[in-house]
Amino acid sequence: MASHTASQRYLSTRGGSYDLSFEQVVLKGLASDGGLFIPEEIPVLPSDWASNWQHLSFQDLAYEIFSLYISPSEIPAADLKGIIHRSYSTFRAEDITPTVTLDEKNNIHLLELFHGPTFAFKDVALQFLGNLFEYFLVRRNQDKSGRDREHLTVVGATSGDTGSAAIYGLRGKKDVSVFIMHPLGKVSAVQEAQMTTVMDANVHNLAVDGTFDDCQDFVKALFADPEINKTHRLAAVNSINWARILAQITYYFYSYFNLIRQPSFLPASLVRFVVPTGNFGDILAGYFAKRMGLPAEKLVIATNENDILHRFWQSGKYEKRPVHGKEAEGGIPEDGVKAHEGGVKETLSPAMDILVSSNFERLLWFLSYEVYSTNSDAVSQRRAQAGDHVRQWLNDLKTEGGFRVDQQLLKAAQKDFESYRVSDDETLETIKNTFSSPSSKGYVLDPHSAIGIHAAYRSAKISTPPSTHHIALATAHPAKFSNAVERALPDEKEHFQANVLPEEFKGLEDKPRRVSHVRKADGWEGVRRVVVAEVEAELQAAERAEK
Ligand SMILES: Cc1ncc(COP(=O)(O)O)c(C=O)c1O
Ligand SMILES: N[C@@H](CCOP(=O)(O)O)C(=O)O
Repeated sequence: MASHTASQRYLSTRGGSYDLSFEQVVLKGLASDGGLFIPEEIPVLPSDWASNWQHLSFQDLAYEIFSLYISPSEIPAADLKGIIHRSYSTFRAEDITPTVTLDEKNNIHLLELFHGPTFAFKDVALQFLGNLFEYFLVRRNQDKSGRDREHLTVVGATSGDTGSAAIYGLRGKKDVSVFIMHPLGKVSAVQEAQMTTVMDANVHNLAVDGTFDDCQDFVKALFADPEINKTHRLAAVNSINWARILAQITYYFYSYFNLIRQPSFLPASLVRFVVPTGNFGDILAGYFAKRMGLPAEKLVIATNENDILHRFWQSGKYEKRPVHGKEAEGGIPEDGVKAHEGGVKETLSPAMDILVSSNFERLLWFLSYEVYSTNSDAVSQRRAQAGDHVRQWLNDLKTEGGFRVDQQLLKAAQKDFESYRVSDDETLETIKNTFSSPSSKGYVLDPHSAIGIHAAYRSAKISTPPSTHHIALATAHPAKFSNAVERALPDEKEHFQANVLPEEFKGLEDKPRRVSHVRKADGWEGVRRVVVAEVEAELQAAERAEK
């Protein structure tokens, strides 16, 4: 059934690399010019997609979508199907990402993305990415032994969820070492335990003094470092890796098909997707779905108080949060929420405590291509111009802490997206109201999903016509963030223990752990030292085992 209408080749957002294959971009992760990989063209859906795809299983739908972006000359159809089926065989829900209706009267639905092994939406992409790495390595290492085998050194940054999903996707896999950096003391107790209690020899956890953004900067510094790139094949598991975005496109289509089967969905109804957003990866997958032809009226960005994206959509200014007034002098800020190093705030939705959203760069490229490069007929010239704009903006972000786009580009961004900023108090209130509302029947939201639901209600108030449906993405299981849930529902501890807490989390925090500490002063070079030493130890152990 699969057919393609795009080149299935890839380029870098900063103009330095063109005409790369899917395998090249998945294994490289980040382009050598510091840019992110994007498809040269966004494929258009086959004309019969709506009728042919609407009853497909999640796995078969994933196959149809991935086939538009991956040439069968790179991964033959049967192999791609095999990778997809292995990736979703570990999910607890038969339909992988079910959609439930929370509020029939207001047409608010929740797309549950937390039925994978680590109870967060990251599993949808990271189980797939883990199996893709394995597939490419097995193919490359046929008939090779010892040091001749290609070995991947995966480096990732996490505010809690990517780390555990990557570790579960890669643990025990041959020819791969995985190094995950998390900000010390800034991930939830369950997230920390999920990552650090995995004892497979190829898994390495690094607790870094600093914030998630520091960890993300370390990852990018390692990718830019000629020394480690000479000796190690680095690979990325963060959403800088294109395969992460690709895998997340499936559930936008899947939940759309779920919705249109419901009697409340009328021929004139519209759909808005609401996405709790941090690094801009999840919502960017929605942008690809929309550009491919999925009839989504708007994509709604829901941020916590780290609101760089919300401020951009209001003003066209993309700048790291300026720290003002009392806060700048080390006091308590007016809104009571402390800013930490670099201005990131600690909120009740820690996985979204991100100052700079990596994937926004990908959207900037497409907006810039659409808005500015229309005066040249040559596609290659237009692509180069878009790359020049992106490079300049990202350079300003680095050197001046921000940049501003003009009204034309801002308008283009507002055409597809709308944004809301949700405070901690609103998050708690939403968890409480959802639990006690008769329509949602005791549903317990995690704080990130609550941010999406809060934004969905705000969007529902203003969207026309009234039959607009909102699908809010539920990005994590509430038991991963029990602190926030207990604050919102202090009288429901017993209910939580008995009905919400998964078996898998019971006793997890008491298991033995393995984690190294990286001091602030050690910087990314400190991380490099650990990576080099531990990969060498693993390779030596593999050689001993081979003898
Ligand atoms: C639970 C949860 N919700 C939302 C997000 C935000 O997703 P994204 O970074 O893709 O915008 C994250 C992490 O990134 C997360 O872990
Ligand atoms: N919220 C994330 C942060 C990393 O984002 P990613 O999607 O780019 O991997 C996390 O939980 O680690």
